[in-house]
Amino acid sequence: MSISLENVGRRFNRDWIFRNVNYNFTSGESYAILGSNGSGKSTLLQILNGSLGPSTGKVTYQLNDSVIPTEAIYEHLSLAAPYLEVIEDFSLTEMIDFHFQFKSLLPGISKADIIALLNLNTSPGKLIKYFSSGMKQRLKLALAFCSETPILMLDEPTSNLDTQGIDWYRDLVQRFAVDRLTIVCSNQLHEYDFCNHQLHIADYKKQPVTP
Ligand SMILES: Nc1ncnc2c1ncn2[C@@H]1O[C@H](COP(=O)(O)OP(=O)(O)OP(=O)(O)O)[C@@H](O)[C@H]1O
Repeated sequence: MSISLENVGRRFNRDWIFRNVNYNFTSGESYAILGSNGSGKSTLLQILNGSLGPSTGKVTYQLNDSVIPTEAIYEHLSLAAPYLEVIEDFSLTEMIDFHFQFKSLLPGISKADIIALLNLNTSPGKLIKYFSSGMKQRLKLALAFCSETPILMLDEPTSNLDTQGIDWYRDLVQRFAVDRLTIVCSNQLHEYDFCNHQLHIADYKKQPVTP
């Protein structure tokens, strides 16, 4: 699996968030997209996952020598992000059943394993609306990590997690991120220190020199 960006830029109204991004993301590698608040990390991730188009340039997805159209890339990726909602009126089991209507479970993982991973064996019928913000975040992460997709995208993965939750996230990375194309948007080292590539948004903010 690979994602190639050619001269990608994005602006909102007159403001360029980034421009001239030329970058290749490939399977088995992990990438940290880094930058301060408001620098454009989530915007770039949304372009990479096909939910937002670039203002300039081209994004190409390739899987085993075939090109995947942008509108079909969601089938090949899992995303956990603060702006991705869980369905509050569902119970935990309903949410898991719903999610896995669209994605396959990782081989060797069952829905019961996900409940166990969340340490919620005693309350599978608990409604999501009664989950704490940290539990909701753990649920989003568990669903993303345990879906069988070649691409894993994580935007601010430890938001709302306490120290134990951060350790739990790091354990998920060790167990389930190997061999995938993993992309993490972050400005906290503990979220991305396992990544072997770093993309700094600031490098793509420089304006062309005008005479
Ligand atoms: N739909 C939109 N319309 C106008 N401006 C937008 C839109 N989406 C994002 N922006 C602006 O683009 C810039 C980059 O936002 P983005 O959310 O990508 O940053 P970020 O690096 O992910 O920030 P944070 O670390 O705070 O999550 C911000 O100035 C934001 O206000």
